[in-house]
Formats: sequence, structure tokens, C-alpha cells
Amino acid sequence: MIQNRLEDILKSGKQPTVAALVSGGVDSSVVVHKLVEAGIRPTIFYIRIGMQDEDGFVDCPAEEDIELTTLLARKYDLPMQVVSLHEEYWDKVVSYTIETVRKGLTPNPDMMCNKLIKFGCFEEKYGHNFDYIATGHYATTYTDDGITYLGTAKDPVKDQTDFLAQINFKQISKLLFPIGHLDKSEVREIAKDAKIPSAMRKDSQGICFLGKVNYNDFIKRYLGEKPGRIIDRETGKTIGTHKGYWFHTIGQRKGLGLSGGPWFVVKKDVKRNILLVSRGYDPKEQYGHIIEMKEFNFISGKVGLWSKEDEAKLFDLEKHKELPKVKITFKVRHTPEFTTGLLEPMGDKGFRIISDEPIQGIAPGQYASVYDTEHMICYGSGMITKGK
Ligand SMILES: Nc1ncnc2c1ncn2[C@@H]1O[C@H](COP(=O)(O)OP(=O)(O)OP(=O)(O)O)[C@@H](O)[C@H]1O
Repeated sequence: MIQNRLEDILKSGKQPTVAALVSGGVDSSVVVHKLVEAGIRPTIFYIRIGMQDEDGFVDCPAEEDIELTTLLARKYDLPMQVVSLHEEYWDKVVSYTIETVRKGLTPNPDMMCNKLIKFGCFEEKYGHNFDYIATGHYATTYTDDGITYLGTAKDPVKDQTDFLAQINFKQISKLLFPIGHLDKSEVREIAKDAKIPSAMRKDSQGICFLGKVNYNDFIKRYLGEKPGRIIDRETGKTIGTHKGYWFHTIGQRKGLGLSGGPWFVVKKDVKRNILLVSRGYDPKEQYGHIIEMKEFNFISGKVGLWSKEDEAKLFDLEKHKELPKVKITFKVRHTPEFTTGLLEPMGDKGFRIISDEPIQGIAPGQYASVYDTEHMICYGSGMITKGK
């Protein structure tokens, strides 16, 4: 059952102070509408994060966003602040992205932006003055036995819990997702009816800090080019060249420039700067059943997934070698579908997922997010270290 935290807070008779994070897009604008409708007068925050270096290389359509956010604040007569977290974003998210790619791994900047910027630096600098932080993420919160969990959204296509699955308990305890119990079409209807300035605006796509900049151009700018060989995994023969392993990701099919395909990247040999590829419409080399994660972030602690008896064991993984597997559903990329499997602790080596189905293109560096069997609650996520 989807809970509506906003309604629950209002039922308690409290008048909370709320910081609403608004991007100028339709989702966060409807958040403001919903809060006002509920009798709350949030302070609107627009965060500048699009990185602009000395040459203006990375440009972000911030001015248009700020204009729309200002119109919204005026419409509802609400206080608004434009704050900059440029430097923090560069330090934490952009450098993480470049370093991850340099290691031959697949980064997830949006995940890091949520954890470190929107609910990290923002909280430290501004958010701590408010009872709640509200955003237009498609997610919900679920409270049971006094513990708040991250819940999935009503709209499975828009669900963004996989991008939120690295946040911690303090963060989830303070978040409001006022549109998480609505479908995108319902959000658009509300925006149209309420004559919200961004009602007809298209959804944003891609990594937010890049704006209109192409991802490969961005990587090239910071890591340059480093030509290497592409090898057919079956025959061991060199069948082409690439401009640097960092432009390619496991499971990738397009952009390899090889004939006689389709070809898929199935492995990267970072030390030797080699890409290993497999041919066919569905080569079995690109599938794996086991996903290993060194560190797993349980958003609300190691509770909820295991039985109470087994939970206790989880807090002492050193002592308890015999650890229980639990049934879960999970995602290794941003798709509406969930896959069923088992989550198993590996002693002090982290956790692993044993999937019921073969998973295509398990890319180390990406995050696997874990849910209950009904995928109502997102328990957390871990960075994938190995897929096999
Ligand atoms: N520059 C920003 N300043 C303040 N808040 C932001 C900013 N960018 C994103 N957010 C917040 O994070 C949420 C999720 O961001 P995402 O980039 O996924 O937006 P979205 O789904 O396109 O939503 P929207 O339609 O509100 O842009 C937004 O709904 C908003 O609450």
C-alpha cells in the first residue's frame, strides 16, 4: 500500500517548514502546487549545479530553468532562493564520474548527485533549517513500526528509487515526495489545470550537469584518447580499434564501428587497453547470474528483508558464517522491470545477488538496487564489483 507522507503529517496537526527543491521542470513545479494545496508554504530552492569551467565547456540551461522557477514562486507568492553548489558538484560528482570512467567502470552521476548534493551539501548548507525537504522524484516513503523506508512510485516507468538507493536513514527520514503516488500523466494534468508555467515542458533527459554537451565529448575532454585493440572473444582475433576503453561500457552494442555484427562489449581489459566483444543478436557471453557488491548501503538499516532472528546475525557477519539468503527483486539499470532473485551476505566480502534469470550486460561500477518481492520498498543498493 502506498502511503502519503504529506497527508499523514497534516493529519498529525503539525505545520512543518519545508524546503522545496525546484528545477523549473513540471514535476517539481507540481510538488509546489501540491504543498500549497495542503496548506504548506514552502521555500523554493533552485540549485545551480551545471558545471561551467573557464572555457564555458559544460553549459547548462540554468537561466531558462531559473526563469520558470521564478514565475512559479511569483504565482504562489512564495520565497525563493537560487543557491550554488557548483564547486561541491564538481568536487564530488564530476570528479567521481571521471575517476570511475578512468578505472574502466560505469559511473552513476545521478545517484551520487542525490546522495551527495541534493540531500548532502544542500542539507548541510540550507536544508538543516527546515523540517522536510520536498522533491519531484518519483518515489514514496513508507513508515512501519516507526522506521521510514524508501518506497517505490506508483508509476513504474517513472520510478526513480534506483537513483535514490544510496541515501541514508537520516536523509530518507526528512524527505517528502509529494508526487510519488501519482502517474506522470496525472502530474501533467494537474500542471495544466493549475496553469503552471512549465506545464507543457518536455521531460529532461540524460545526466543533468552535461546539459547539451555530448557525453563522449565530455570524457574526451578530461581523459583524452588512447587507441587500443578490439578483440573477438571467441576467436581471440583483433577485429578493430577503439579510441579509449573509457568511451565504452559493458553490454554496449552501438558505436563500435565494426562490420558483420551485431557486436557487444562483453569485457574490458583496462591494463592492456583492450575491448573484448562477442557477436550475435544475443551472445550468451553478455549474460551473468551472479552480481557481487563489496559494500551494500541499507537505507534504513539491516531491517525488514530478513526475519528478526536472522537480522541479528547480520550485525555480526564475522561470527555467523551460515547466513540466510532472502528472496528479493532487483534492478541493475534504470528500467521499469524488476528481476527476481536471492540476496546473500558473503561474510565480510559484501553481498551478492543470485538472479533467477540471466542478466544482460552487468557493468561493474553501476549499482544494483534491491527491493522486497512485491517491489514496494527499496532496501538499498550496492556498487557492482563483479558479474558472472
Ligand atoms: N537544479 C535543481 N535545483 C533544485 N532542485 C532540483 C534541481 N534539479 C533537480 N532538482 C530536484 O530533483 C528532482 C529530480 O530531478 P530530475 O533531474 O530527475 O528531475 P525531473 O524528473 O526531470 O523533474 P522536474 O520535472 O522537476 O525537472 C526534481 O524534481 C527536483 O525536485
